[in-house]
Amino acid sequence: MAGPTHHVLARPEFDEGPKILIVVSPYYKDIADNLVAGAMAEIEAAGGSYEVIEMPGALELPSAIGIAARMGEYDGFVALGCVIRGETTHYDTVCNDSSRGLTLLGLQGICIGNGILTVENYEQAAVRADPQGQNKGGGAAAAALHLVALSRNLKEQGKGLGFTADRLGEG
Ligand SMILES: Nc1c(NC[C@H](O)[C@H](O)[C@H](O)CO)[nH]c(=O)[nH]c1=O
Ligand SMILES: CC(=O)[C@@H](O)COP(=O)(O)O
Repeated sequence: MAGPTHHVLARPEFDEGPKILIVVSPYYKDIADNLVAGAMAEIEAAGGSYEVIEMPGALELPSAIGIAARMGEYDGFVALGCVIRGETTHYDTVCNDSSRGLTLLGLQGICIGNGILTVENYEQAAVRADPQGQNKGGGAAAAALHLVALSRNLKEQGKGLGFTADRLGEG
């Protein structure tokens, strides 16, 4: 079913290409491969570089990103995977906790794009993962790149956390 189109922000520009870690669960391998292809193309188009690591399932993606973020090597992260409803309530756990985990990391200032599909069936996943279709992997990479750009721009303007805290202290 064709729905309304959504607006897509212009791709951010970088003086120095950001280094992005793509963390993917190949739980549904064909879907994951397409999500990764879309994310890689988006990062390349922005002049960035990437590495890819795999985790067993969507639930591991936030933990993996939390571990990798502590190394301080990456500017941003893209979480890619697919959760398809089964017979039990486990679907809700995997969807909600993976999303919540990524959101909590994001609120700590880690630049993350969430490309975990949460769908009713394989067909819904396929059109969303297809780089020539809805390209949700590319969209998640774009989200991470926008957050990296925001973070860099604010730092350049001296609006990093430390500066803000100092200013607040001035009353
Ligand atoms: N059912 C799906 C899972 N389940 C596995 C969990 O993500 C996790 O790996 C396990 O509970 C061990 O901690 N993962 C998906 O990515 N997609 C699913 O549909
Ligand atoms: C998303 C899931 O966790 C799902 O694949 C599990 O299936 P089920 O609820 O039938 O065990």
